[in-house]
Amino acid sequence: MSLTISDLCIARGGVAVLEGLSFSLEPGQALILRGPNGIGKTTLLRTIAGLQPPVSGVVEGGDETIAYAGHSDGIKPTLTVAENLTFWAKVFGAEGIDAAIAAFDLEILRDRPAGELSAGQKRRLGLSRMLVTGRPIWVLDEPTVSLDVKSVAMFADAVRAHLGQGGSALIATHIDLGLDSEVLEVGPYKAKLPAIDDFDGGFL
Ligand SMILES: Nc1ncnc2c1ncn2[C@@H]1O[C@H](COP(=O)(O)OP(=O)(O)OP(=O)(O)O)[C@@H](O)[C@H]1O
Repeated sequence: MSLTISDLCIARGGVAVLEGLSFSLEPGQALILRGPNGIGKTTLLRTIAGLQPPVSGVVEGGDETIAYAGHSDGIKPTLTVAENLTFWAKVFGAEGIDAAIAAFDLEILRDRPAGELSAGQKRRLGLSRMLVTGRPIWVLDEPTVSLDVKSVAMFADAVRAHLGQGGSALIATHIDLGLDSEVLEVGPYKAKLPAIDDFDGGFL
């Protein structure tokens, strides 16, 4: 399943942040999004995941194919690790949770209420949800926040396995994940806002 982005313009809080973005993501491919804080990476991923509409342009191939992990881990604190994953498996119609538990080394935490996990453990649980969605396109926003070196490697292995099975991944991250991936620097697509001088001139 391919994802194609054509001439996309996106906004946050009513202000255009990125414009003129076009790219595609093919099965087996990972694409890393880079750019300075506040440039619009999260806004771009939210738009691609269908959480907000674009100002203009088209996202093709994103219906029911995307599993999205944003800044929040999306876990239910009173449910155990296994119950959280079982909940998501039922939502997405997945077979079981054992592969997700194993991929993110959650076996020992299986029966622990998710609210009692450390930040890194919560992040591992949040990321393991990707495996029970069965969806081919992973859209991940700063997935390695709170992860230690071993857990980052675990995550990178999970992405590699996903790509090996014909999946794809679009990842906003500031760190090197060691993946064989292309990088899209979004800075050049910053939306052109009126220059301050223009604003002052119009105001005075
Ligand atoms: N809820 C919001 N309402 C209004 N503006 C917002 C909101 N969230 C973010 N913004 C603004 O939208 C712009 C793009 O933010 P966004 O979170 O997409 O950037 P980012 O590239 O992901 O940044 P970072 O690397 O810091 O996570 C920023 O100027 C930000 O201040």
